[in-house]
Amino acid sequence: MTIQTDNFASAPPPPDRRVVSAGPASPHEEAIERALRPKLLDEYVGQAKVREQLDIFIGAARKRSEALDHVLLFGPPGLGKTTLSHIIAAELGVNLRQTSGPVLEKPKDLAALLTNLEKNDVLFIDEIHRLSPVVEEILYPALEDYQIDIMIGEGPAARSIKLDLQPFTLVGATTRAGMLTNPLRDRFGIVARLEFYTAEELQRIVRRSAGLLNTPIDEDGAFEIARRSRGTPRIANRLLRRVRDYAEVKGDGRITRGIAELALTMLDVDPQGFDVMDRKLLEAVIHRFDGGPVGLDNIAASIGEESGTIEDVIEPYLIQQGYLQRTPRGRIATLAAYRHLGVTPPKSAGEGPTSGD
Ligand SMILES: Nc1ncnc2c1ncn2[C@@H]1O[C@H](COP(=O)(O)OP(=O)(O)OP(=O)(O)O)[C@@H](O)[C@H]1O
Ligand SMILES: [Mg+2]
Repeated sequence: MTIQTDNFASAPPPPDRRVVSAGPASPHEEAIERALRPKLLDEYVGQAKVREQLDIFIGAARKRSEALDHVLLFGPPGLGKTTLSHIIAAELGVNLRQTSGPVLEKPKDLAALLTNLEKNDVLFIDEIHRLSPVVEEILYPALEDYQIDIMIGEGPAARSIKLDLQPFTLVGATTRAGMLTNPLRDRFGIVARLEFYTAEELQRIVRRSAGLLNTPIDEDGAFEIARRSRGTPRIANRLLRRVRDYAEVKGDGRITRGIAELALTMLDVDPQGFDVMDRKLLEAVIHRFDGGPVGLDNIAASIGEESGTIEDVIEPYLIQQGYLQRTPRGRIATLAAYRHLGVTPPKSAGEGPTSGD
């Protein structure tokens, strides 16, 4: 299979987009992502636990010709939530209807979607933590009893009627499980937390994508891209495309470790996969706040980034890699962070929230 992509060797990324930002894909990138998306569970790399669970539950639902239990997918951006929702529908052999929390403004928006579902279909609601309370309200009976209450008419003549729905599966995705209301969270039978990928897993993803893009790449070249991708397939695929451009212009088109290293250094992606924002955050915590503890809002003001972005996009990987700790009193830079920036740590650094006082 060949995938048509434009050749943007000469087009720099828009200034506000970090090359390793896992944040939402631009419309242009979305088209490429769709093409690189695995279609079936077997092609979905990594997330072994989630895959095994889904394999069993999907198999059982299919056997009984029933709707799969509602599924909640959560984890940082770019780890494959949307991809997985499509795979669930494909494996079940049903239609997928896709929407997102902020798009559903009124109860009737959701009602229209729900009443149009066919038996056992999948309804995918992205950013489900952003559903408005009135919309969420009509979702409850839909999830529980496949029924909705809708209001007909206005004023004193208004009355509520119950509508039966076809059995269906809700797949909800969120970067912030903590922001879901309890009644909503309780209605998901399957809750899957997506984890950052290992370098080996990302290497497989890079090789697969390179194959789809018809780009020659060797093992070491793929690994070099993989280990600098912040544990995130979206970033791995993005870096791959940038390195491919570099290889075509500066080399013979083939991606080797040397080419990958040169290209990624040019893009300011360091060997840990950290980019300018990651380093800025660590530097701020270390230099301006004495290594912490420091509150999220103070970090946000200091580096000029929204606290939501820090919490959802920048911080999770730094925490997972052990460069930053989240404590009740604020964020703390660990010894690894000092080492990474080549700064001599104070004696108390990285010993946890109770140290240093
Ligand atoms: N397990 C995987 N195996 C192979 N490729 C993957 C995998 N997960 C994600 N990808 C690739 O990464 C890209 C981004 O994944 P996806 O859009 O599903 O992320 P997301 O979790 O929905 O992100 P967001 O939170 O921004 O919506 C996809 O286009 C896909 O090509
Ligand atoms: Mg998504």
